[in-house]
Amino acid sequence: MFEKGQLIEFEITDISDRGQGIGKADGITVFVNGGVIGDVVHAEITKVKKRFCFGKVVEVKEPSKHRIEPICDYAGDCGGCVFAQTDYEAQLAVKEKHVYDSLTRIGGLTNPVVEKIERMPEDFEFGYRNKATMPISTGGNIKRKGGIIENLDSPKIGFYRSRSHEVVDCTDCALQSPAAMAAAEATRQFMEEDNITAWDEKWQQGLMRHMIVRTAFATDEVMVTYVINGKGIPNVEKLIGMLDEAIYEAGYSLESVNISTKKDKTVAGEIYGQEIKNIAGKPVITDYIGDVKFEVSPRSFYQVNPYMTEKLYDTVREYAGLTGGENILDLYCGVGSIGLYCADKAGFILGVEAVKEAVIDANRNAVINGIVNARYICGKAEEELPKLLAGEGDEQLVNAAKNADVVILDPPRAGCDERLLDAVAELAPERIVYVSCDPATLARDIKLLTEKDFKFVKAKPHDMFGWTGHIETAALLSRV
Ligand SMILES: C[S@@+](CC[C@H](N)C(=O)[O-])C[C@H]1O[C@@H](n2cnc3c(N)ncnc32)[C@H](O)[C@@H]1O
Repeated sequence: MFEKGQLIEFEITDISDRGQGIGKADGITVFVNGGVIGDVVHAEITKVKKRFCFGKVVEVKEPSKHRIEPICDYAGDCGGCVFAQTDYEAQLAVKEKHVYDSLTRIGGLTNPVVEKIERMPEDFEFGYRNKATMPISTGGNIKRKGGIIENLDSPKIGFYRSRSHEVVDCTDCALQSPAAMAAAEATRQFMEEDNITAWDEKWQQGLMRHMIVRTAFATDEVMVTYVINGKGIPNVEKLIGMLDEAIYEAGYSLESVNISTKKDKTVAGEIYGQEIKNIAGKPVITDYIGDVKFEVSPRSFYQVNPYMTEKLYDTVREYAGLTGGENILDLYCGVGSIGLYCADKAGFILGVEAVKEAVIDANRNAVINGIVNARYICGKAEEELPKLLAGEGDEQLVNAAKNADVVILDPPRAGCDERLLDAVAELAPERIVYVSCDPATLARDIKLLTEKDFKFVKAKPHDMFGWTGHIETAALLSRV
């Protein structure tokens, strides 16, 4: 085993989803900060564990043939694009391999069929994101006598540095829509001119915490939501005017401005406070996936890459094997997007979703598309499905659940609760289509399902989050 401080040389043969270079030196696995697959690096050992080590790259001795010029000026600073210096083909190969490795290593499958990864089209490899969640900072702040809070620095709006809460001020981003960057710039200017404070995590004070910008690519509508530590933003009419102008100049239309108050400490995974108040325009923006129209509220989940969403949903339709009358259970349904995209080929669709606003959106989305064979209920899938299978609740919904032919699972990164997998097993649908943004939890859940009378058929990765380490996968399981 190596010692802390030792210098070693090895080739980076893999990249983790958090962008760590991985390789072997003298048979020992080493994780380093950064690196490109194929680089031969000199690294200094920084931490020694029982079976592996951590290190930091001191020098890239032989650059990989997959190394490219960084895709933006913030590469290495901003924690977003772990593949900012890796060519696109190599990224795709790493992602495909991650899915295969997870299914074999964690899922316990032998030679699983992993279809070729669906790639982003050449003209949409950049600027594809329809949602920017940007933390705001003024480099900290101090409280003067009389309670006046003063900024220590100019406003920074951007993305967190890798594994930190330090905000990297990004005036440009290779992945975000121009509307998002224009909205950020208008906010930066407004904060500077009006001396508006930003949230200081250390002292738990300051006003502006996050801004979330959503762009509907099909309609050019834009929604801006601020998360603040207070009741409102002083001189907010001026801010709205600046946003409107900047977004218009970028070629989009500001349609919705909202504020959410969040006073408590940062809770991982929950950006918004309890309430989101619409302060200008309408409370939703409208977008299309294929021919289906969707209205989306600030808190509702909506897939971030519109081109790849359509590709993903096409795979779901294909895997679901719809012939025209199948009943679908769309679990973790968000604004109802997958089910409604399949509605023309479905018998009845029952969706379950934990976020109340998303359920309201889903039911309204069925109505605005003239879809009458879909209903959406609010609750945790792992609690609602067992109740429905026990015959509790509305007769139409109980029948829809009990007679489901296809179950769609699309949970957050943490994957499904085991209670839900037990309920799905009891229900014994013909097919399960599992959509996942984390190959590790997907593989874990597939292992549980294959121990419960389902067999894994195939999976297909989709490059929904190009240049980042994340991967979206659709997997098909069928009843044994
Ligand atoms: C990855 S998103 C998928 C949404 C939707 N299927 C789509 O394609 O847009 C996961 C969704 O699950 C919801 N969710 C999280 N935990 C849940 C639970 N225990 N039960 C039901 N829904 C849940 C989230 O609010 C989110 O809308």
